[in-house]
Amino acid sequence: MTSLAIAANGLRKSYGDKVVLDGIDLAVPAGTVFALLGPNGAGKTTAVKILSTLVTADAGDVRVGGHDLTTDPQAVRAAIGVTGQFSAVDGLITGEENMLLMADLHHLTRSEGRRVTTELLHRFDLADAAAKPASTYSGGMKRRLDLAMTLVGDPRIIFLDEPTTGLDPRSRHTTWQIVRDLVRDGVTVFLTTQYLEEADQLADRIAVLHDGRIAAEGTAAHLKRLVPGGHVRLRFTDPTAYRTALTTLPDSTHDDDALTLHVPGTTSQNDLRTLLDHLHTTGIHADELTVHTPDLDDVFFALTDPTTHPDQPDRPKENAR
Ligand SMILES: Nc1ncnc2c1ncn2[C@@H]1O[C@H](COP(=O)(O)OP(=O)(O)OP(=O)(O)O)[C@@H](O)[C@H]1O
Repeated sequence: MTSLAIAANGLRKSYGDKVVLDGIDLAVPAGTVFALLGPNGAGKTTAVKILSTLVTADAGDVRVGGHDLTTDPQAVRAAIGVTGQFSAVDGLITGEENMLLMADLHHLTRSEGRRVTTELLHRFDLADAAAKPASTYSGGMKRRLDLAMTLVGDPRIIFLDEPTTGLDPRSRHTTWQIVRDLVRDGVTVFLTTQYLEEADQLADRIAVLHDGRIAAEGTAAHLKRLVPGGHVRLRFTDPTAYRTALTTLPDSTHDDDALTLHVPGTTSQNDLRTLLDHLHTTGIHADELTVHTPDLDDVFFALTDPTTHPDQPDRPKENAR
């Protein structure tokens, strides 16, 4: 049986009368990536703070790295690394000095500290900037330095609280590769993110936090199956053609201003053929046809906002085929 790096049962936390975590369960197998998704204020950071011993839960049994969070927080701290929205980077000293300071905190010998620092600065593409004050680093470089500092102690479980928020696409991909490399080395990663693509790219399992509870949990593929099938979007420039299509495809939702129809459930090969045959035989000519398959965005919106239906015409993300 796979051992669990993180196991939480009945985790509760309130601030005043605001219930932030209403008894959540988490099970993260060792050596996997777990993503906690949720809208702003859902309690993601609170969960990370509790699991990393920075904040005390009101109730719940939690084991991290096999250690009980309540009775053995020191052992938990020794097993984990945390990088979050509150960076440990000191801007007044250089990247290298930040790393050496971390090595001191972890009681590494001077030579071992230098070896680890050199290796990590190189691995995180910071060797050229090592002698510069961290305050001169770009946002992406600071994040990488923060992560490199976290790894000085060689933690087996890492908490990444929104690791790529505000980063450009290249820095985001670099961070993703770093996470993949860590997991390849057997590290467990607990990640919070606002980016569904990030969870899709990295996570073995994803949990969606909503109203203090886990609204859904599973692989990206599993979650995508929770929302209704996709649709085909037909866009017209000719209002007459649009109106004709509307009368012959009564099941579709429509946007009269944009002259678009959304035909639900038509993403399989056979469905598409039937639709195209229908358009052909009825002489309807659409100017644009795009196939929309459900993605994590749809899952997220469906689970965290009951008023938003994934097939609504104003939903973004069309996959042109
Ligand atoms: N120390 C605190 N005192 C009072 N309320 C708090 C405290 N910390 C968090 N909260 C509240 O708890 C709720 C959850 O906050 P949290 O930061 O965990 O959410 P989040 O999902 O990480 O949000 P975001 O994506 O915006 O970072 C919010 O309503 C927040 O205002």
